[in-house]
Amino acid sequence: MNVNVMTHPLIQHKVTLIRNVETGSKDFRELLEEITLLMGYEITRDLPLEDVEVQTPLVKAIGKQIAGKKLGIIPILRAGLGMVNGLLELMPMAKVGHVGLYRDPETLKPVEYYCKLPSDLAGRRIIVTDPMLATGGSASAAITLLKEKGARDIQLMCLVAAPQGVETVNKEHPDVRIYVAALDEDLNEHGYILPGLGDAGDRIFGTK
Ligand SMILES: O=P(O)(O)OC[C@H]1O[C@H](OP(=O)(O)OP(=O)(O)O)[C@H](O)[C@@H]1O
Ligand SMILES: O=c1cc[nH]c(=O)[nH]1
Ligand SMILES: [Mg+2]
Repeated sequence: MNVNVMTHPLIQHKVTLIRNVETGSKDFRELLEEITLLMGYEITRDLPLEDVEVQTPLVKAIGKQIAGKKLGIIPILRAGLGMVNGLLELMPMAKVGHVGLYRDPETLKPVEYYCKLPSDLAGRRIIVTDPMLATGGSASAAITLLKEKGARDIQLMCLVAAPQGVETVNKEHPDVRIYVAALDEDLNEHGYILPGLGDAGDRIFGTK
């Protein structure tokens, strides 16, 4: 299984808080944003840098800036929206696209209902966000769609994953790097991650 599990103590601590059934929507959203920001710091480690001249109040100096690659953040609606602001705080220059998918509760297959993407996907580092990677059907379908529109350099960032979801994405998209805050044990008979945190979209937006 090819997946990067973020073991930073602050991430692990916040994942425990966000799993708690007593955590309400306001705290859930705040924790998700904080975890995303911490994960974003880790997953952008390999962004290329270039030298740039900077005029300080005293002298000219050589500093570093992110080179070449433009960035794209693509949340899978709805729940992926909860991970956008944390990434935008780190990378305000990123463009944000949206892929709307919901998982049919009977078949567990993804159903597409919306798509709005930056036009130049091919030249961007794309970070797909979705808190939950369960069967992997939604993430895999979203990545297929992005590749059809030209995306080549894709990272998938999730809060909690089931082994089945990681394996699906590994198999269908071996080039995509997967980052999770927790790799859980299994899925239940309704396709929910165990121990998981329930329905992420409902917990973010307060629906049932
Ligand atoms: O890996 P999978 O088995 O495809 O399941 C994961 C998907 O299910 C959830 O979305 P949901 O269908 O609940 O939509 P929502 O975000 O609008 O709540 C979740 O946010 C993922 O997109
Ligand atoms: O556990 C799960 C599985 C799919 N979608 C969720 O929001 N949670
Ligand atoms: Mg949901």
